[in-house]
Amino acid sequence: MLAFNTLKKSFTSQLKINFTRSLATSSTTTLDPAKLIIKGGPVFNGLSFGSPNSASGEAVFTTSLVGYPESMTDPSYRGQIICFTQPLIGNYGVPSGNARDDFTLLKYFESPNIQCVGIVVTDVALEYSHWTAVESLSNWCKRENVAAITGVDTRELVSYLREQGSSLARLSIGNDKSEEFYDPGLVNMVAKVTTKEPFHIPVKNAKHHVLVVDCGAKENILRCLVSRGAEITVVPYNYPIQKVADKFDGIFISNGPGDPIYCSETVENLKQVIKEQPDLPLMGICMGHQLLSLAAGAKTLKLKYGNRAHNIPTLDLTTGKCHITSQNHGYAVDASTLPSDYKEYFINLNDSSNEGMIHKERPIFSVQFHPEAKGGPLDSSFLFDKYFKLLDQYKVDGKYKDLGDLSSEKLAGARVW
Ligand SMILES: NC(=O)CC[C@H](N)C(=O)O
Repeated sequence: MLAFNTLKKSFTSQLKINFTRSLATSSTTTLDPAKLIIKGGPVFNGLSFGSPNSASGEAVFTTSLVGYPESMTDPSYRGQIICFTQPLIGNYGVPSGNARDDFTLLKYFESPNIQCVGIVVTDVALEYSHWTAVESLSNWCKRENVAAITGVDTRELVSYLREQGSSLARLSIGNDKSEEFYDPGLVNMVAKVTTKEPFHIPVKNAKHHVLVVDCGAKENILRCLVSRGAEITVVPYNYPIQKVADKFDGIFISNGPGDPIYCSETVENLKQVIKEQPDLPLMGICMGHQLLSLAAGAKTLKLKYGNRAHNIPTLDLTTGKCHITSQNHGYAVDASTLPSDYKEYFINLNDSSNEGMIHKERPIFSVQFHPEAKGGPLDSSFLFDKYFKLLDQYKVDGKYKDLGDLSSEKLAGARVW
């Protein structure tokens, strides 16, 4: 496999690269010059391997070694430019975005399209090899109109982002002269990725019916619920869940992009659910954790550069066990503001930030990391089992009756993105 940086390159003009696809054939690829401009910071020169259109957003970095298709389609990355610190990206290509599992969920992607606005790599692999791959990373970015730059010293970029904090950036392609910087931190990003309409995923002989608040849910989070035997009804982030909470066995709040403070409607709805349905099991992941914590009365803050990786150690304060976790977040809950009926559940062993909270008596808990992983280690998937135990314990007679507009007959059909 021939990686891009092994080829002699020049950033001053268009560059022609000849590389051999196999011993028998050869092909020529032309890459245009591109720049990664950090607002108020350095400029990194490189070459474009994605969309010919420039893009702007918040530059963040992930130290994950694998999983670029999952990360790039994770709605929580909406509005961001992802810098991959793994130096060679693209070598196993991109799997099919149409493949679905038995629950009709996307098999390889976390949403149908690329959600980040751009990517930054040291060395793109223009060739790929994997049994699931249907196209190259470069082709995918071009098709999806997503900016992509190779040839950047990501070590230098990450040193900058770690010292200065996550920064606004512009991926400037070709002759782009614009100096515009888009700040996803000023926008309700969840409103852009939440399902437009409620939808239902049936499960044969379902033991439970869970209401999922979709703030930009990864497909694998939904899979973790239905594969354990719960049918799910998924509603937009601002759906008045308090009006239907009594019809369900539990409420689950998903991951999602941007600053949680823009989801004040969700927070108000959750506050009412917590007040009026004290025994209803509630679980949240990442954005879901932040929103549940806000509803409980805690505060959130923005981290300097966030946590994005597949190997972040977190300590379970209830057992003393360490779990290696998958993470992708820029905000966190300020544990010192958790009210007295809750306690901190997990903490981050790298930066001591909060990683979860749990109610002292009621079936409510949430985590900042991603127990569903995809990509990442499955060490903490037991948290879904814990949630299902709470669902088992909570049974309300007649809950399957009278779901009104949320009845499965009315919600037949696929998810509307
Ligand atoms: N993955 C997530 O849900 C991220 C939550 C939130 N957008 C953050 O960056 O902190």
